[in-house]
Amino acid sequence: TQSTRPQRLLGAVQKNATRGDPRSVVQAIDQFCRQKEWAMNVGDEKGCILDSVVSEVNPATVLELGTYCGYSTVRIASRLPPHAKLITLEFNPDFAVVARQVIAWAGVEDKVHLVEGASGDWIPKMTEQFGVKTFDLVFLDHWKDRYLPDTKLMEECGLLRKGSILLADNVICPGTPDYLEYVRSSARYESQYFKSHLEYTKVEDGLEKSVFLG
Ligand SMILES: O=C(NCCCCCn1ccc2cnccc21)c1cc(-c2ccc(F)cc2)cc(O)c1O
Ligand SMILES: [Mg+2]
Repeated sequence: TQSTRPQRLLGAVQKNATRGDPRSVVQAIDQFCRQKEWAMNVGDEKGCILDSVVSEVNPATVLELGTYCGYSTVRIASRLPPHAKLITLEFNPDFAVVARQVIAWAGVEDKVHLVEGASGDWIPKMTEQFGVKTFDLVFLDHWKDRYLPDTKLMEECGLLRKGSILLADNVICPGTPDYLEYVRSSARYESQYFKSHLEYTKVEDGLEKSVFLG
């Protein structure tokens, strides 16, 4: 039977990366995506912007919406302070199976809790299921038409506090126009656009960083 692209990406990690070395896992995936097959990881260029935001925020609690193969999960988790927690949500069970193995290969599984399901179902359950009061950082990288409804849902569930940071991938390509309009026009957010490119291409894309003002 045919392998899937995530399975081939995992094979490249297991072949080329060193167990317990997150940087080598990130490098192996970027090499695979540049030389073999494009895949929708945040990638090396936007990944550096993600790294700098994580280091600046130094979050104790992180929510990632959209795990895919765990590339950004590994980038974030490897930069978290001790005892910090990253909850990552993946809807597609085939992606989740691969992501768990990529996260384990990188040796960051102690900082990561991968949950399978839909954001609309899980966001209201975060506090009761994981004891999380608020998130210091949220990385949005799931269905682009869910960024806005899920942001409003996180506000309603009290999961954002004054100073919580939302970092959104793909605000240009594929694009999240309603989300961008909301965070840029709402008095409750201070937004900043980081211009970059769609992973592994010359097409414009970028990350939008939005601070919740309470
Ligand atoms: O679609 C993208 N990502 C989302 C994948 C599905 C997420 C499903 N999912 C996960 C958690 C979760 C929780 N609740 C509900 C649903 C949930 C994506 C696409 C492109 C892209 C593709 C083709 C092209 F030509 C140009 C760009 C680039 C990216 O960087 C992307 O991120
Ligand atoms: Mg993305």
